[in-house]
Amino acid sequence: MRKLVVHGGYKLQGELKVSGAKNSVLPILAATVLNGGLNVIGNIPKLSDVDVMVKILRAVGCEVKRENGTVIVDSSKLNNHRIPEELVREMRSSIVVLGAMLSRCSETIVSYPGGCEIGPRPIDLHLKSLRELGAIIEEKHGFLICKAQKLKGCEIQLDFPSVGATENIMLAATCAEGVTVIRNAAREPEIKDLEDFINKMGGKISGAGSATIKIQGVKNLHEVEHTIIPDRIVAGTYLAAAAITKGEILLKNVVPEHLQSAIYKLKECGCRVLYTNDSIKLVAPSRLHAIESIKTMPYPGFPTDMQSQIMSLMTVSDGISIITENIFENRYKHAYELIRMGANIKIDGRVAIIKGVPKLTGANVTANDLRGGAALILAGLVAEGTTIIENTKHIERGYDNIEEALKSVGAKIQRL
Ligand SMILES: CC(=O)N[C@H]1[C@@H](OP(=O)(O)OP(=O)(O)OC[C@H]2O[C@@H](n3ccc(=O)[nH]c3=O)[C@H](O)[C@@H]2O)O[C@H](CO)[C@@H](O)[C@@H]1O
Ligand SMILES: C=C(OP(=O)(O)O)C(=O)O
Repeated sequence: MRKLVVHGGYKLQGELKVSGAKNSVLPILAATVLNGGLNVIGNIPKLSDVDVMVKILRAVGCEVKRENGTVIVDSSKLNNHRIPEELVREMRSSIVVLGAMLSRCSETIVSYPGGCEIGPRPIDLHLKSLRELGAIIEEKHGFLICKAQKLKGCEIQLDFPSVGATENIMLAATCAEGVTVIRNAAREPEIKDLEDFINKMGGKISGAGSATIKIQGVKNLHEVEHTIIPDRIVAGTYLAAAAITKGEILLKNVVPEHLQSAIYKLKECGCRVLYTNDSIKLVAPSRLHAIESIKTMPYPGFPTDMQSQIMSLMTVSDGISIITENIFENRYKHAYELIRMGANIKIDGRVAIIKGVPKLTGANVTANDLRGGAALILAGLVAEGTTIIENTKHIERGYDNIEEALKSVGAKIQRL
C-alpha cells in the first residue's frame, strides 16, 4: 500500500497550474460513445479514475489513445454492451456510462457502482429518470439490465439536484426522440462543460448552469474536439494548503468564478484573495480565524468536496468553527484522523464542531476517502514533525501528482 510522508512546518510559496477537472473528464469520456466517431479531448488530468474510465471505454470496443494531456477516443467500433463489473465497482461515476450506452445500444448491462465510502449513494434518481425516458431496467443480483429500443424525450423533475443523475439524463436524452426538460437540475460547472462537449458534437442542449436544462434530441452527431475545464476542487485544495502554512500562492489555469463559495470562506478566515479571469492569488494571515458556519450545499453553495480540506484549516484556527455536511451522511472519517494529530473536533451527526488548537503534531494516519486524504496532507503540512498517510490510492483518484505540485511550492513531502 502506498504512503505519503509529510514533514510539517514549511511555508508554501510560489505558482501552481491547476489540472483538468475529474468531475468533468469522467462524464465527458462517457459521452464519447455517443457520436460513434472521433473525440479529441485536452487538459486530461493523470488520475486513477481516468484510467478506469479509459478501461471501460476499451472494454466496450472504443479505441483510446493517450498522449500527454490529450485523449483520443474513436467510438465507431462499439461492440460490447456489458460493462465489466470490476471496473464499475471501482468508482461511483462509472454509472454515467449507463445513459451514454443507452443512447447508442438497445441493451446494456452494468453493476451497481462503487467509489469512496462517504455514506450511502443511491442511484434511484438516475434509474427513475432513465425509466421516464423509456428505458426498461431490471435489477438482478447486483446488476442493472437495461433495455431501450428508442428513448423518448419527457419532462423530468429531480427530487434533488443530483450531479450524476443530471449527467445521465443529458447523455441519454441527447439522441432521444423529441425534447427532454430537466427541472431542479444540478448547476455545477461540470454540467456546463458536459453541455459544451455534447453541443460541439452536434447535440442541442441549453440551460446547463441553471436549474432547468432543455435537451432537443438529435439524429446524428459528429466528431469533436474539446478542452476540459480546470478542477475547482484541486484549486481550492491548493489555496487551502497555502492558507494553512501561512503561505502565499498564485494559481494559474483556474476559473475563479467556479470557486466563489470557497474564496468567500477563505476570506472569512483572514486570507487575502485576489483574482483575474484565470488566476487566483492567496496571501494567508499569520493566524487563521475560525469560521462560525460552513454548510455544504449543491453548487453554487459551499462544495462538499472542499469540506474535509476546510476542516483541516479550522483545526488550527483561532476560535470555534461549525461545519454542517448536508450532502453526504458519513463524510467525517478524516476528522478522527485529524484528532490523532491533536485536533479538537466533536462530531454530532451531520455537524462538526472544531475548536482551533495552537498546533497539530505529526502522526500515522489513514486516508479513508479522496478529499479526506487531501485534508490529511494539509494537516501534515502544518503539523510539528512527520505525518505518514497510508492508503493514498484514494488521493490518486482525484489529484494529479499532488506531492510534486506541493513540493514545487516548498512542501517537504515524499511518496514511499
Ligand atoms: C464524479 C462526480 O461528479 N462526483 C461528484 C458528484 O457525485 P454524485 O453525482 O454521486 O453526487 P450527487 O449530486 O448525485 O449526490 C448528491 C446527493 O444526492 C443523493 N442521491 C444522488 C443520486 C440518487 O439517485 N439518489 C440520491 O439520493 C446522494 O446520496 C447524495 O446525498 O457530486 C457530488 C456532490 O456535489 C460530489 O461530491 C462528487 O465529487
Ligand atoms: C466524492 C468525490 O468523487 P466521486 O463522486 O467520484 O466519488 C470527490 O471528488 O470528492
